[in-house]
Amino acid sequence: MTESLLDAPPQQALVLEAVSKTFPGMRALDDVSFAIHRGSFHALLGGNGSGKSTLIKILAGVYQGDPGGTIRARGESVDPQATTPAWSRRAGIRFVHQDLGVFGAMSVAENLFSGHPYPRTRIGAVGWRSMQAEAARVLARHDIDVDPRRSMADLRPAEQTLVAIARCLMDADEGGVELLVLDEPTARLPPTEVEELLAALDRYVAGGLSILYVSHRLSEVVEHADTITVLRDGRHVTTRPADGLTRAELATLIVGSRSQIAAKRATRTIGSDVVLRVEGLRSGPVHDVDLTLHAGEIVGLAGLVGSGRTHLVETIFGVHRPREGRVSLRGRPLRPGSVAAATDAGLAYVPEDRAAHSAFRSLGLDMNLSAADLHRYRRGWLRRPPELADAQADIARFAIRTPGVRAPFAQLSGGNQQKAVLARWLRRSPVALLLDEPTQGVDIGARAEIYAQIEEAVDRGTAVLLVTSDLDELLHLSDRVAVISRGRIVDEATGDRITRDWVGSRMFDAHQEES
Ligand SMILES: Nc1ncnc2c1ncn2[C@@H]1O[C@H](COP(=O)(O)OP(=O)(O)OP(=O)(O)O)[C@@H](O)[C@H]1O
Repeated sequence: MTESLLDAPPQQALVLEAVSKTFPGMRALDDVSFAIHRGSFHALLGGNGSGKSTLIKILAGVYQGDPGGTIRARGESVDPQATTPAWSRRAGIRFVHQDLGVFGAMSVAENLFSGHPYPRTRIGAVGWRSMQAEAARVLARHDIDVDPRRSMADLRPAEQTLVAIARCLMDADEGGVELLVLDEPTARLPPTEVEELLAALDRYVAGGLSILYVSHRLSEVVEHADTITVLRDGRHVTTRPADGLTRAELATLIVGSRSQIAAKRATRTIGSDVVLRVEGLRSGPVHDVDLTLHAGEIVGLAGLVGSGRTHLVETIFGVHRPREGRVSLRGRPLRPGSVAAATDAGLAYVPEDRAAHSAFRSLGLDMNLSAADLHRYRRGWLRRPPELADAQADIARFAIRTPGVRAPFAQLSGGNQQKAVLARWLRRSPVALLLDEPTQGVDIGARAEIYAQIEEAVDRGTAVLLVTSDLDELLHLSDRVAVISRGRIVDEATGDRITRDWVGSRMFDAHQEES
């Protein structure tokens, strides 16, 4: 008989034993057991739909698990069916989600104190001075070099994340914090700020805090985690030291077959056929942008958050009407500010927050997959057999984990929703395709497939404009990279000139030079 994790000496911050969770038609967690040691940087990995968020939600008391297992934290054991937010706080578990839950319009000090009692003066008014002084002490203790009076919206993304973490850790009540759960904290950070956050996390761990770190970015995990747990289809695959594991080995553990890390795209000769031409575009924060995309070319658009990259892509697609300049597709100017005209001409756009902006949440997965080319599948409301067959092929190709081809879209995990919207657009062969963060939140297995599908579309002549914060992805896919800073294209490079250092320094230097 295997020894119970609960019999082990109590140097663990958290022990899970036989935790399960069943949704109608889907066992999201199946008998999962593992422990997180005190002072450990513990990564929780798994493909899309493998059960990571479900596990976190049970720990937060937002979901309850199936009856029968045990969760032990701070010496207190609870049945997974009985977790509550109050239990979670008592157990010293705190959460920082991707959406940080900070208030942009408020000061850093007010953000730190949100959820905590504001300091009061003797007559009971809010003690703003003592709040600022206390906030300054908290920031100094956490090595965060920002003025507590600054507005939260003015902070860099990594600084905002650090303030959100400091706010969680301010809880001296109820015995302090034992375990900090971070859900893909670097997914929305520009590459130049990722290391800054990870270094801060390393310092917390060295100070004795335990971190449970959910990420699809394997290089971060290999470099920073000391222990990894892998879930696959709701089941526990392994918990082991991260030391010595390579990205390829991790990918194999996650996917369950040979590593699927795609090889760098071969340098290709691009034709001279201009497909998309942007001339003198001015719109919102975007100034005087000239850009051309050739048939069969992938142009990466690299820029910091706030550089205007998303606004530029949206203006090209007709979401915003430009003040000046024009966009032409295959030599024909597009009607300014018209998404319908852009779509009719053969332009496609997959936005960053696609699950929110381009999905039909209450409709089935099959209908979401065919929404871009319904005319091929429908006569009125009559379905044609290929619709379901094509949906099934996409589900297999992108490994979309779903209880069925018609399951409501809203019930898919975040990464599976993203795969579905992307699969929908890749089914068509648009003249030009604008992609904003195409693989954010997508697992390593599907990523290789998505790259292969993008490359297939490009080989058929589609031109792609790719916005991505993931440097590996930018380097992997781009034939040419244009750097955007403060709404202007400041540099471009092709071939061997596109290196990690070049992209990082151009993005950052251009920003600094103009400050
Ligand atoms: N409210 C729900 N109703 C029905 N099924 C659900 C619900 N929430 C999650 N599921 C299913 O449970 C499984 C696990 O989902 P979960 O969100 O935990 O995955 P994940 O590992 O966090 O994935 P991702 O990396 O995509 O965020 C998925 O197949 C999902 O479809």
